[in-house]
Amino acid sequence: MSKVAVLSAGSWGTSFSVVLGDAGNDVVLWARRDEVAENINSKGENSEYLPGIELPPSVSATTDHEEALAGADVVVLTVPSQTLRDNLAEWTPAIPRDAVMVSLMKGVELGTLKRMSEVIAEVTDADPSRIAVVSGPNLAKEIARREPAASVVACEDEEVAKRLQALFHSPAFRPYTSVDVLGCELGGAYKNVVALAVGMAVGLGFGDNTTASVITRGLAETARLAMAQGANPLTLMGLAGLGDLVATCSSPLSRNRTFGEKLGQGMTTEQILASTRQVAEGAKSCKSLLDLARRTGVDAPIAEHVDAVVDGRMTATEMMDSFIARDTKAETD
Ligand SMILES: NC(=O)c1ccc[n+]([C@@H]2O[C@H](COP(=O)([O-])OP(=O)(O)OC[C@H]3O[C@@H](n4cnc5c(N)ncnc54)[C@H](O)[C@@H]3O)[C@@H](O)[C@H]2O)c1
Ligand SMILES: O=P(O)(O)OC[C@H](O)CO
Repeated sequence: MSKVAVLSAGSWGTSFSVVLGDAGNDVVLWARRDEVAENINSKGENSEYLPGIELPPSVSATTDHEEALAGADVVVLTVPSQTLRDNLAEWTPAIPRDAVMVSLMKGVELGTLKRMSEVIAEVTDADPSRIAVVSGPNLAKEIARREPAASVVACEDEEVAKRLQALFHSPAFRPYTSVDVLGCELGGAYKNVVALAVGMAVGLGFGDNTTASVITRGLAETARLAMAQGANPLTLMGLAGLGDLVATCSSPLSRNRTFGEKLGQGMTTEQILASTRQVAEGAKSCKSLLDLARRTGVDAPIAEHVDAVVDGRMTATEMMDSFIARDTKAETD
């Protein structure tokens, strides 16, 4: 049994603690708010983020990050991507020196354009063998309900990926290993931007031809950028690429797709943000991914248009019209 610290107790951190507990690990969740930690400890439930889900008895919670991190073999990080750097600055002194840090986050930092594993490496100064990523078609509510699903655990050190795979393999959750950290992270971040565009199409009342077209061109755009950065193209065809793209773009449970749907229905970004507490990473990462594509010299029309709609410089209708009116070209260009 390993001791795993999960920071923090939002939707995915709590759901992943179900996987970890069911797989036989001892889990301590760090929660920002007292009432969330109290609820988990007294009722075995996180009723704010996952009402009705019974957490395994080996899962407990605290608001004290030092207590959560003490003696941890594995540290799972699941905060909003844009706060990770500040969070780690506070947490790093308490992270055990040999613990492996696992990012569950799907975003790219604004300004620096760094992926989450890069932020972790920069702030903690850890070797790549201590930094891993989990990414795949893993909608938190379905995972918490213990519906069968697969995912990818990626680490540059394959032996570490295999060790984590064993720790994360529960009766309902099947992890595959990969050494392509970059491909997994870009697949995970980009699918959120594509899901925003798909959500807009849904919000405008369009059907499956439109959404399938956006999903497929979204995969082409993701693969272009990821391969230009050095990713393995097969990663983009796998669970952390196509798999996650399909799940997120198809599911009403997705916060990114729902965010896009509301934009398509005419709400503004500010109105949507005021209506929810939960994070829709694509609303921020569309800008960082667009900047990354520009810096890499890669054409990224979906990121460009989604960024314009999120910023209020374009409507969802104008975005769809502009997609169709773009200069025509070969599919594989
Ligand atoms: N929910 C999912 O289905 C899912 C699945 C896979 C990956 N992810 C990824 O996991 C990450 C977290 O998403 P989530 O679904 O858990 O989001 P969430 O909004 O449900 O939870 C976010 C958590 O972060 C905490 N938080 C917010 N601001 C913070 C700050 N400034 N400092 C520290 N903690 C802060 C919140 O209290 C909450 O516990 C995202 O990158 C997301 O893309 C989510
Ligand atoms: O709810 P979303 O849009 O953040 O998507 C959740 C997961 O990333 C799906 O794998």
